[in-house]
Amino acid sequence: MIYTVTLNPAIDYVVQVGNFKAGKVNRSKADYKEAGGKGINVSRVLDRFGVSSTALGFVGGFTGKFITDYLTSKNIHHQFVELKEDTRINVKMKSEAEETEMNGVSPTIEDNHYQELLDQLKGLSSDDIVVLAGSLPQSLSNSAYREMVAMLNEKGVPTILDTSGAPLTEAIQASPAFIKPNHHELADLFDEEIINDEDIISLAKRLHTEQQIEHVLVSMAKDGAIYVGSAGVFKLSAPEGHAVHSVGAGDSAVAGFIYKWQETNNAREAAQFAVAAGSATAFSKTLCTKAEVEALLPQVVVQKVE
Ligand SMILES: Nc1ncnc2c1ncn2[C@@H]1O[C@H](COP(=O)(O)OP(=O)(O)O)[C@@H](O)[C@H]1O
Ligand SMILES: O=P(O)(O)OC[C@H]1O[C@](O)(COP(=O)(O)O)[C@@H](O)[C@@H]1O
Repeated sequence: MIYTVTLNPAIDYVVQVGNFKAGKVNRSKADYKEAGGKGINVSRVLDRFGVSSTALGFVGGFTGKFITDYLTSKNIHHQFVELKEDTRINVKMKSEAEETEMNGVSPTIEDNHYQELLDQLKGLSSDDIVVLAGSLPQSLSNSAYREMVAMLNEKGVPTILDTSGAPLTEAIQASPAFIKPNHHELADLFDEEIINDEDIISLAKRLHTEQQIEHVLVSMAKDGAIYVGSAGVFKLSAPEGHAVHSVGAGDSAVAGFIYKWQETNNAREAAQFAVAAGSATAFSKTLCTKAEVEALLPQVVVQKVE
């Protein structure tokens, strides 16, 4: 079974404003709410690909109930630890020229909540896969993902990690099986400036060889992605298209990689499917469907760099 862990889920409140003016009363042209947070999005996309998963993590209050109701309505399994405080709301504002995001404050995770989640993970076996994705709530230590990856590695459970900042810096020390930083997150990780593809390849190679991370997929939004792993180094172009809503593009890329990797065990094909999935989400109003991904797949050009 694939388990996705979202320690910091959110209701994504997506607001479309014609021409946003700061300091004025703005009225939305359209708005809607979705169950968000990176692991939850991975579960949602896997579901659209016909793959079942179980969503884990923390939810609380009426906003948490919105998320569990949403997943239940889509028949996506979930076993969240219940908190006292409300799950956050993240505002995603789409104006004519740009997308602006305001991610909310996390509820408090108490020690017994955290322990309950660790106990769930302790029950997993090497037949399972765990996706650890998103930011950490402020009340958790930056080493939470590192601790989980180390514990799961001991049990032979592969871990897929998508996070940023200090939690990423910590967690790579424990060697997750797969990471998907975007190029900004990669630059932050090494505190280095990235100017060209060679810079990305050299940093991704360090993650692969020095930290023993099997698959490193560096996403670059409209510029596609670079993959580094035992199968080689690949540069993948993104299809041309009109990006209408890029929220969830990275999560779709993660789900795409897992889906194709499970099917083929082929890193090149998995990375190609990942890029097509990210772009399919960027080009649609919500998360991608499998048909949308397959339609874009031939447009993702894969070049073997090494
Ligand atoms: N504007 C865009 N045009 C085409 N593809 C895009 C665009 N934005 C994102 N994508 C696709 O989604 C993937 C992940 O996007 P990215 O923005 O790098 O991730 P994140 O959301 O994690 O920062 C990219 O590798 C690409 O395939
Ligand atoms: O946990 P974080 O880093 O605050 O991110 C949460 C946000 O990321 C998302 O999962 C989207 O992520 P991506 O655009 O990177 O795929 C939203 O659903 C959510 O609001």
